[in-house]
Amino acid sequence: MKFKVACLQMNIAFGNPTVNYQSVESFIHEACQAQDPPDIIVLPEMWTTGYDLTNLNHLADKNGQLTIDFLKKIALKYQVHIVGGSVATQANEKMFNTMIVIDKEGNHVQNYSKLHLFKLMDEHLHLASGADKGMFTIDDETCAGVICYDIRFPEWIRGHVLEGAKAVFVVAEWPTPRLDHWRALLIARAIENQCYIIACNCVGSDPNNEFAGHSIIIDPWGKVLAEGGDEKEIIQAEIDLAEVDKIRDIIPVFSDRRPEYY
Ligand SMILES: O=C(O)CCC(=O)C(=O)O
Repeated sequence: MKFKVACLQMNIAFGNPTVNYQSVESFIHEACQAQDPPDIIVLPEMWTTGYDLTNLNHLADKNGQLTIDFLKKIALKYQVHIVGGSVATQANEKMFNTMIVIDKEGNHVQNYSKLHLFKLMDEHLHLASGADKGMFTIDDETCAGVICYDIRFPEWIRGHVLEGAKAVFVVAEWPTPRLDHWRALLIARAIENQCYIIACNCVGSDPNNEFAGHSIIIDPWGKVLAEGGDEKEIIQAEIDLAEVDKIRDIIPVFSDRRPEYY
C-alpha cells in the first residue's frame, strides 16, 4: 500500500499549549489544502508544552484527553491519519511523554508512552517510563511509533520490525548539537531493518536547547526521500510498503538472522 506522509516541522511555543494547538490546527489545514494532500500527518515530540518539565503539574494533559479530542476533530475534518507526535500526559499522579495516534475516521488507535527517558534533558526527574510497545495499524498496515531517544536503542526498534512494522514513525525534539547522530541513527535504523523511517523533529529553541529540524523520510534502502532544513516547514514523500518486501528479497537480512547466537 502507498501513503503520502507529511511531517509538520513546527516551532513549539514553550509551556503554551493554547498557542501550540492553534499552530497545529493551522499547519494541518495548510498541509491538507495542498494540491497533493497527505494521507498521514506526523507531529513532533512534546508539541503541546515543549520541555517545560517543571510546570507539568498544571500543563500535562490528563489522560491525553484534550489532545485526543482535538486530533480526532481534525482527523475527521481533513480525512487524514494523524501520528500525533507526543504530548505530556498525566495518569494516576504520574507524568508521561505519550504518542497519540488517531485514524482518519477519528478513532483513537494507540497511545505509546516513551520507554527510554533521556537523562541529559532531565526526563527521568519528571516523567515515568511507559511499559508498552507503540505498535499500531493504519489501513491494516502494521506500523510502529517511537520517541526521540528511543532511536539509540536498535534492539527496541528491531523488536517492532520483527512484529511486522514496515513503517516506523519517529517523533522528536532533537537538539542541534547532535544533528549528525540524528541523521546517522535514523538512516542506520532504516537500512538494518529494511523499513521506512518517517521522523518528525521540531525547530526553534527553549531556555536550554536549540532544536535541529531536519525531519526526514527514509526508504528501506536507506535513501533519503525528503529532508527538512532548520526552519518551520512541511516535508512530504510517498512511501510504498511493497518496497519493503522487494528490498528484503534482494538482501534477505531477516531470513539470514541467527537469533540462536544473539
Ligand atoms: O539522544 C539524543 O541525543 C537526544 C534525545 C532527546 O532529545 C530526547 O529523547 O528528547
